[in-house]
Amino acid sequence: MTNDRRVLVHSGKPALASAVAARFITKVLDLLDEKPELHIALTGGSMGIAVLDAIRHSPASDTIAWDRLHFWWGDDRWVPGGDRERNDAQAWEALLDHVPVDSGKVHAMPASDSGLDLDEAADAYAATLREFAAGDDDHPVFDITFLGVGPDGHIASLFPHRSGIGVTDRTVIAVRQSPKPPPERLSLTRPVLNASERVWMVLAGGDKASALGLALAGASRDEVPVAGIKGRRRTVFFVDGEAAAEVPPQLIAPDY
Ligand SMILES: O=C1O[C@H](COP(=O)(O)O)[C@@H](O)[C@H](O)[C@H]1O
Repeated sequence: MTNDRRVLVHSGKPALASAVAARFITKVLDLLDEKPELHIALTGGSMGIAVLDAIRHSPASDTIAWDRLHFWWGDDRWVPGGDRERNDAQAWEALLDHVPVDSGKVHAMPASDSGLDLDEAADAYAATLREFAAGDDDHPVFDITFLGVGPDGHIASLFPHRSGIGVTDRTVIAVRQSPKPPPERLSLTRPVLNASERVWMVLAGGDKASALGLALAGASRDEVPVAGIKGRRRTVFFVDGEAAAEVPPQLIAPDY
């Protein structure tokens, strides 16, 4: 099995969300045959939440033993718990409230009303990751990591021309003065994301085409952070036709 980046194109956002949802359910069922528990990292963003909604509405979603899944977040916004801007709140609304998850296995990032300051919150999430560390790592190895991609090529809350994308000595960072509101955020770092078995990027729309094209053409991770992300086994870009507009045709994979 190779770990080349793959680009899978689906026509339109609803078809894209349904296809990723179906693939997620199939992959989770396969993996649960092999392992007692899985670690899944979730993302915010338009397509990330659309995929969760599509999983919820799939008739096959009740074949999953949801209580064997741990959920984590690649990033979250530093606003009060339950605020609709929070990635975790959107995920609860789209999926987690509707399936029998074990709430003890849902590991949300601390919120701004947690009593912690932003740096303490980053340390606290790093400590939670450490509790579930695999092998020599200081974090779990995610079986599937979902990531959205911003029009500027940001993933999680790692933005272009900011120091966060280069951090390798921490698992979680506090982000201040984010170019995308809200300005304060928490984000996993690249080494944690790149330790994932599978990274599934989900993106749609013409405003993402340039970032995707640049990332696949070899742009630097400083310029286009998504260029620096690669899973251990698989790195798949699930995109719609508009987002794929600047992808060289030879990089568009037949479905597998
Ligand atoms: O702020 C964020 O944005 C990105 C991408 O969002 P999108 O709406 O342009 O798809 C998302 O991946 C990230 O988790 C989120 O915090």
